[in-house]
Amino acid sequence: QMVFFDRHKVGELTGLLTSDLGSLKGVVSDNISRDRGLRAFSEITGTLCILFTLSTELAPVLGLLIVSVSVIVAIFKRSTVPTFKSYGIVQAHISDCVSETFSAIRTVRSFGGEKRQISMFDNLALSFQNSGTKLGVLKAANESLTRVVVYVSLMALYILGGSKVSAGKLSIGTMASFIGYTFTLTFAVQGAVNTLGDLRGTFASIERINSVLSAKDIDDSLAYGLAKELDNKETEDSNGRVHEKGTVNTRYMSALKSSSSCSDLAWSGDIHLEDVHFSYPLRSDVDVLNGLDLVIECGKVTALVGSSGAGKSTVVQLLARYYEPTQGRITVAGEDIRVFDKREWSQIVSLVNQDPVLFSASVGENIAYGLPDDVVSKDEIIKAAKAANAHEFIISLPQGYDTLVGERGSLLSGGQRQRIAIARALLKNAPFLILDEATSALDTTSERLVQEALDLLMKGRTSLVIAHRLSTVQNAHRIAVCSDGKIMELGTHAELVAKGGSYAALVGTQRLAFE
Ligand SMILES: Nc1ncnc2c1ncn2[C@@H]1O[C@H](COP(=O)(O)OP(=O)(O)OP(=O)(O)O)[C@@H](O)[C@H]1O
Repeated sequence: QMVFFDRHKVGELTGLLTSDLGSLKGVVSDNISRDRGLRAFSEITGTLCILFTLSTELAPVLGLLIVSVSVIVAIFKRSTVPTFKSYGIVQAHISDCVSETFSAIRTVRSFGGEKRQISMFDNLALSFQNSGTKLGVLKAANESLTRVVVYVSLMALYILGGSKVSAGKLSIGTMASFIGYTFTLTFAVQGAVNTLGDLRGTFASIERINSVLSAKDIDDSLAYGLAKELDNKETEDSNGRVHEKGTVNTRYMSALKSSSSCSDLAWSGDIHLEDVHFSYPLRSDVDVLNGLDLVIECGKVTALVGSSGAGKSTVVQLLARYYEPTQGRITVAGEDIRVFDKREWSQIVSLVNQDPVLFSASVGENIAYGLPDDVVSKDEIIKAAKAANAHEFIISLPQGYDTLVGERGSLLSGGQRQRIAIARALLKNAPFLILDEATSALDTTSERLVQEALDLLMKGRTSLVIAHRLSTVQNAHRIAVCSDGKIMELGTHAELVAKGGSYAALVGTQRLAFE
């Protein structure tokens, strides 16, 4: 699910999950494995039965005790939820800060950022301490209040019971047993209150874990948009109809089409971004795409160029469905891509970018990543590697295809990682290919090897190429120039140069690369 979140949210969510699972584990082990909660509740029931059997006359005192404690528990429940939540969030930020620092340790080192990271950690640790103290104070206040109520009730019991004993209405023996059992009840109620307090925190954790794991929440806006469009198609007068959340999701699910039709359409039809508007969730007031319209022709190469910040990578993210357009739609052979499940869509798209991520596994496993083991044979992996110009360097590695590539592929060079990513894309055999600055980080020799492999990969596939260096896209069937979130110019290299517009100006600034 993580891939569908805003990039900046992923770290936070990972941290949240870690801390939430920790809190869940604590409560389960305290209350279930060591039966603290269960024991408290059975003790309460048992002692109440005994007390009522001993004397129904003293029942009003017990009634007062139970009502008061219940009111305190209810108030406590309400007041601690935000504190539990903020405690969990600060805990998550700490683990986020630590994992971010260590995963970018080389950058931290090279910029001398240790002090900054340490002070960031110190500040977070301080807020963690503060929110922990606040939580502790709340817990202590609750416990003291409960005890006050219990002892006030005991006092009332002594006064009421004492007066009954002196009036001869109650025997001393019954009164003594009554007091003894009231103490047992006191401790049992205390245990139950603590368990309820812990459960509040656990419910807050479960809520957050569920929101991460449930696809329903993530796709709500998308489901609503799609269901609304389906409604508009079905009936003229359906505007403004309000759907229950569940109904929308059911309609959305039933509108989903199968992966085979998705694949067939993508092999045979154009991909069209129709009047697409988009703003990122964390900056919803800024329109990054502003009515962008672009046809990516089936089986051909379309290049998307433009100055930095024009919105090219945003188009890639929408096409990969990491985000959904805020307005407008993307279609494949005229079919809205939202009718395909995101997982089905991911089978249609191969994305190769500047810095492909490899997993800490063998070269062979990385090439076959995402495909079931029984579908891919060693021969096919070697064939894909050969086509990607990767076979030669792979067999020169110490264990050939079984060589481990290290964390994120750190034991390989950029060009080698790139060629493994291309072999992976070849093996995946998806109809739609996106190359996002795929060769920009390579030296000339590596670039030639990678470019050859890419040319082979693009053959017969619908391809979108993003590049800053215009010399790498001049042979594309069509070049689209993106500016301010729109397509400003469209045509072949020769047509656009002859037009003398912004593309021609960009070519002018990069003239050396063409010569
Ligand atoms: N996750 C994000 N949240 C908020 N704004 C973002 C996010 N990612 C990008 N932006 C903003 O969206 C705009 C377009 O960015 P985008 O990365 O699509 O441009 P680009 O054309 O690919 O640039 P470049 O060629 O430099 O990679 C920029 O102004 C950028 O600041």
